[in-house]
Amino acid sequence: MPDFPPRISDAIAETRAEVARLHAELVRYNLVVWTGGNVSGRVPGADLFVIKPSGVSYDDLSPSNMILCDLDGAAIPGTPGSERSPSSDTAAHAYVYRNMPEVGGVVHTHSTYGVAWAARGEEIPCVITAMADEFGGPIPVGPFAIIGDDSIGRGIVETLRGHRSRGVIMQNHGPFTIGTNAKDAVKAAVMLEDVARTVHIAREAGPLIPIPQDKIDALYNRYQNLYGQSTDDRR
Ligand SMILES: O=C(CO)[C@@H](O)[C@@H](O)COP(=O)(O)O
Repeated sequence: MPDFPPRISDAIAETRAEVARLHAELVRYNLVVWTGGNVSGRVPGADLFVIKPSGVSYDDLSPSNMILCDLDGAAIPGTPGSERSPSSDTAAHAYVYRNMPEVGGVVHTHSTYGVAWAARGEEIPCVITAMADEFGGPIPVGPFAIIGDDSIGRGIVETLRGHRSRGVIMQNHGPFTIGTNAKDAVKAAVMLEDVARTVHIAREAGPLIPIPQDKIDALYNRYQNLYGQSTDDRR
């Protein structure tokens, strides 16, 4: 077991607990089935992150079986949970953390409407104020990428770097979201599926009405800086 300084040990423990808890939110909001999807959280103050073990039932996830990884995606030997394999998307999460230092959390889901947009390789247009609020514009599509190397992570970073959206729909695969922390990334995943469903249904019924860019900007700035309580986390 590595001998981390107390400050880092405490941060690891808090991140383990938060990431384990947040996986239940994916189930609560119907964003995953069986063992699909995954949540990770960067450990504040360390080049480390925590992610779920691969293929383990959400019912069995706990802080102690989360896996502590370095930013190359390697499990830290001798740490709780390291006897199992980390998520099959660990390389993608690690790539995001290495290349987007402002990101504190990454989420992947197979949420139904988000994956339906992925199957069409279509960007979700910004036609409802909820999208302007949360994503500041359309939700972009990332390239088709096969799991197993940095391809998915590179596609996420190349699509989202410099983009307001905290979500990307990876073609033929599904949503990945980022956030200032794991909870922020989970919120983005929840809101992505909500707007994916609404816009899909709206488009089935008739033509969509775009929101003018200046109104999108105004909505985004209000929501990001004024919505909720003054003590709320702000990006
Ligand atoms: O979508 C993929 C891989 O990209 C799934 O295997 C993923 O949702 C769940 O995999 P893990 O259980 O995290 O290994």
